[in-house]
Amino acid sequence: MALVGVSGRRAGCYCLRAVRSPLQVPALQLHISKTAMGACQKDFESAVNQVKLLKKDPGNEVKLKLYALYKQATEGACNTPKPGLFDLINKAKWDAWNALGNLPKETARQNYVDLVSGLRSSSDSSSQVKPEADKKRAGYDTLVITSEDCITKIMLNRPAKKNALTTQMYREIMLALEAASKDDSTITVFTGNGDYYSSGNDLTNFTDIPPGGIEEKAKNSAILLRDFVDCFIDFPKPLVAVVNGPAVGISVTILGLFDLVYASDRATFHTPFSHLGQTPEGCSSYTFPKIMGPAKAVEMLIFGKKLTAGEAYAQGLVTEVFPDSTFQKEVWTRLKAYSKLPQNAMHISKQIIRNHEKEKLHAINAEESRILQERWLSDECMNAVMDFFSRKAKL
Ligand SMILES: CCCCCC/C=C/C(=O)SCCNC(=O)CCNC(=O)[C@H](O)C(C)(C)COP(=O)(O)OP(=O)(O)OC[C@H]1O[C@@H](n2cnc3c(N)ncnc32)[C@H](O)[C@@H]1OP(=O)(O)O
Repeated sequence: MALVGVSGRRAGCYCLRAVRSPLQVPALQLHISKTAMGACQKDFESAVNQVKLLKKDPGNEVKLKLYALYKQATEGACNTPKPGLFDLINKAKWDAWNALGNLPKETARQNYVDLVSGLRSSSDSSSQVKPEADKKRAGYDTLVITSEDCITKIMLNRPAKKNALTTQMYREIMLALEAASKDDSTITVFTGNGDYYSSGNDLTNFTDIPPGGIEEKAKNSAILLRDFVDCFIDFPKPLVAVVNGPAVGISVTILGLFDLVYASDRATFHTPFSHLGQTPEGCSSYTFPKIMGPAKAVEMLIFGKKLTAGEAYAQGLVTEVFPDSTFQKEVWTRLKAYSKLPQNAMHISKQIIRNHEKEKLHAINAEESRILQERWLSDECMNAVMDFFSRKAKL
């Protein structure tokens, strides 16, 4: 299920949102009120508050259960008309509530309390990297940033969502790059927490529509995209991608702006832009043909051919592939050695290499972002995003 509660955490709490269609979203949020009455009211109210504090997104299936039990506990049996067939989110919520039939309010309250209690224990033992455990740098919610051995590591940290990039994440990455460009490190490394490197743009970015409507959303997204990619074009230090697992969309295209790309043999590289009604970004319309030749670039960028790590290496997108079993050890040993090389020499060399093309890259980035702004308003794109969420909803 991916259609309910797609926004995850906001201001420390999970919001259950109803989404009608991509880029046409009534920002309906179901605020949990404290109206429940009954024998275990205190426990219920406490559970309602605990949901807001969960560290890990419990996933849409659980959020639907929570929603249904909450409605049953506070209002009793489902009493609203069934939403239309294409109102997927509200229909999923209605179905979940309706499925509870005549379950007594007290039982619903108790079930809600039990469900939250289970979530709290699993959240406590979550695989999400704990700030203290990794000396997480303060100020970032979606990244874990550490500096050791003259290496600043920026780790995407939404493993439950395959490190899909939210707008908040794009902004945090820009801040992290700005900070890394000025810190004492010699090398900056990107990687992902969990089994994915990144599943690319979070498709729910298309569902949060500002008062100015979808045009304003597309315009703002294009500005964000351009600023984001500009940070990679201008980054002054050697930039290394440690691709720990599959990579999709913008997490692949941006690799053309990295200086080294190390991949686990589990990694894959997929840019399904046409399938999504979209077009290439991250300067890949220029870097990919240059790196792998026009024919291979077309296979990836137009026809969405997914490459294995070995294929990506053969085509020059990846610098070296390592067996997954020894990936972390081998890569970090290598990077630690590199990080001890003279800092200024490395940085000046990077500038010489990049400066030839900087202006061109900025122009390409601006053009790609402008074209995407139009694409995001197209039926092809809207339908593709809808399809993704509909498929998830049917699972
Ligand atoms: C400012 C805007 C800039 C935009 C720049 C333009 C960028 C373009 C791109 O990056 S295009 C590429 C977009 N990405 C995708 O199309 C990938 C979509 N995801 C998938 O196809 C699959 O999720 C998968 C193949 C990555 C993984 O499949 P699977 O192993 O079956 O896992 P799940 O699908 O169950 O995923 C777990 C969980 O994560 C959610 N999720 C994964 N990827 C995304 C995503 N890109 N956007 C939103 N949500 C994502 C998925 O819905 C599941 O959530 P749930 O547990 O159901 O709540």
